[in-house]
Amino acid sequence: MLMLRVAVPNKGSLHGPTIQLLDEAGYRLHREHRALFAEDRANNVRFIFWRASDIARNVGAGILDVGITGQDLLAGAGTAAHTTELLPLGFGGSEFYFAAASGGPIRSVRDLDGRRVATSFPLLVERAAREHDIEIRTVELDGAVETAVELGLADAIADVVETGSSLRAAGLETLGEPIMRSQAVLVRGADSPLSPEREQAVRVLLQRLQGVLDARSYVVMDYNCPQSALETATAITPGKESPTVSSLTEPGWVAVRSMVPRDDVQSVMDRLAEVGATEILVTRLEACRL
Ligand SMILES: Nc1ncnc2c1ncn2[C@@H]1O[C@H](COP(=O)(O)OP(=O)(O)OP(=O)(O)O)[C@@H](O)[C@H]1O
Ligand SMILES: O=P(O)(O)OC[C@H]1O[C@H](OP(=O)(O)OP(=O)(O)O)[C@H](O)[C@@H]1O
Ligand SMILES: [Mg+2]
Repeated sequence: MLMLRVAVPNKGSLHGPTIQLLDEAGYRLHREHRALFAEDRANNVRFIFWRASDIARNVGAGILDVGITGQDLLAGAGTAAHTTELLPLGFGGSEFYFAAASGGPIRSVRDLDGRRVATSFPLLVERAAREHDIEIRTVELDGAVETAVELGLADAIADVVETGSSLRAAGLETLGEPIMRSQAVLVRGADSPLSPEREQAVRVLLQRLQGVLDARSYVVMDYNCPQSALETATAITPGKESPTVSSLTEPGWVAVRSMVPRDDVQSVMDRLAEVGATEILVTRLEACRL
């Protein structure tokens, strides 16, 4: 049976979180030192270790069945029309900005008109320039783009900003709004049909990854509450679908179990306590399928 070909970033910011995600989703990608391939026979998947940028460029051509890459790399590769984003993965988050010397003559995106802009993503930057109705000349660098201004190679840059520390270290500041916001995504080619077996393997992969993401972003909350407060309490914890309500031996009281977004846990407990809920327990999810 033909294995599903899944491309995984072999280095860079997306490598570690991708391996972690696939591991939590039950895939076994024991990678020998710098191996190019790994097989998970139990799950009928063959992993290919590739550069995230090469995954973005090639997944649309049907060379790979699915891959994990960055939305900015897809936009930069100009392959969006041939690629379907199956699932945003919640890591590898970044913004992409124009930036120029702090306190220098370039103070806005308009001031970039007629200037040289260093970037690793010329397509993305040229598109942004058209949208702003300015003309720029891109200077392509594969990395360390922030150095280009000090070196006189360009008048400004356009690059990935995560914490902003690279920009600050180079004496640069962002101009205007982000050109784009990005995170890691699971993608497949839009034009290449897969065999029924591979289609099935894609469905399983997608469901498992979704399950891991849900387990990361929800907790289970249990509490007791007076029957009279049930309606108010379940409005506070509506759950992903609907909360489970069970009876208690204590007359006039019920037990409620519901999924709650992890980020809201403390404020939800405050509000439940206010309406009379007691014994509020929060449990982390190891895995789930919602
Ligand atoms: N601090 C960061 N630096 C670079 N990319 C980041 C960062 N945070 C998130 N990302 C995202 O990771 C992807 C970059 O992948 P890439 O394979 O180019 O890795 P990299 O971290 O830049 O490593 P390298 O430059 O060594 O190849 C992009 O989608 C980008 O938005
Ligand atoms: O806002 P920050 O947290 O500083 O992160 C952004 C920086 O990280 C990336 O560089 P990377 O480490 O990939 O090196 P590179 O420039 O050689 O690609 C990116 O290109 C920025 O330079
Ligand atoms: Mg980089």
